[in-house]
Amino acid sequence: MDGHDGPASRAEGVVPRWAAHLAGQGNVEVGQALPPHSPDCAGCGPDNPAGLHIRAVRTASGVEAVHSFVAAQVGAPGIAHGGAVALAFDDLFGFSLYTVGSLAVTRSLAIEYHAPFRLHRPYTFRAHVAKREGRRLLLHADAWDDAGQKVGSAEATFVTVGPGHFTAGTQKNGRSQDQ
Ligand SMILES: CCCCCCCCCCCCCCCC(=O)SCCNC(=O)CCNC(=O)[C@H](O)C(C)(C)COP(=O)(O)OP(=O)(O)OC[C@H]1O[C@@H](n2cnc3c(N)ncnc32)[C@H](O)[C@@H]1OP(=O)(O)O
Repeated sequence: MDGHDGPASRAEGVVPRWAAHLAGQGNVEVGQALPPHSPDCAGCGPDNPAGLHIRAVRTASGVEAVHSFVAAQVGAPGIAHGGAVALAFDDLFGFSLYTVGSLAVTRSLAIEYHAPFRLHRPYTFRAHVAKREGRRLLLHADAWDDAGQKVGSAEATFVTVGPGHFTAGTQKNGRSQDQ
């Protein structure tokens, strides 16, 4: 290892994409697939063998992903672990940042589990940014099974940060460009 392929440089590798969004050049069309947060992201990174490999698209009001949980995410037999479901919601919230062009991170996340998420069944997740209050983004998401029953909902507060948040390593927080 030459010291240039650690977490910080992996984050720097995705800076140009977000920089384009922050400059207003990265708007994505409705129906267009959104790029993963990073190659190794536990939610959507294609290079993470333990990840969910979520693929999200832009919708008219936010973002959407159809996802099936697999055996690696099991909790009780046949049912996805609640933490894996929370990961799916959190990751989709991360995708909804593309709709507002801000860098932000999860400050709080609350999940309602209305019914079990069964393994190997497709669930449709939809998320959107409901409100912005200063640095706070208030987000909402729902998930439905293939029969149209709502099985889960989530609310999150994200707080905007600057690019330094992802590259600073041991530094506590990057400061937001939006402040
Ligand atoms: C170009 C670079 C490329 C980078 C390339 C990677 C890109 C990809 C990005 C997306 C990726 C997504 C992926 C999935 C989403 C994760 O997984 S994000 C990871 C999990 N989350 C974290 O690690 C966050 C950890 N927490 C922190 O770092 C810090 O607490 C934070 C969130 C940065 C905030 O710290 P801070 O900057 O000191 O802000 P603080 O003063 O505490 O609060 C700021 C504001 O929020 C309010 N607030 C704080 N907490 C709350 C709360 N719970 N409820 C309501 N309001 C609150 C405060 O009152 C304050 O409001 P104002 O006074 O400004 O009006």
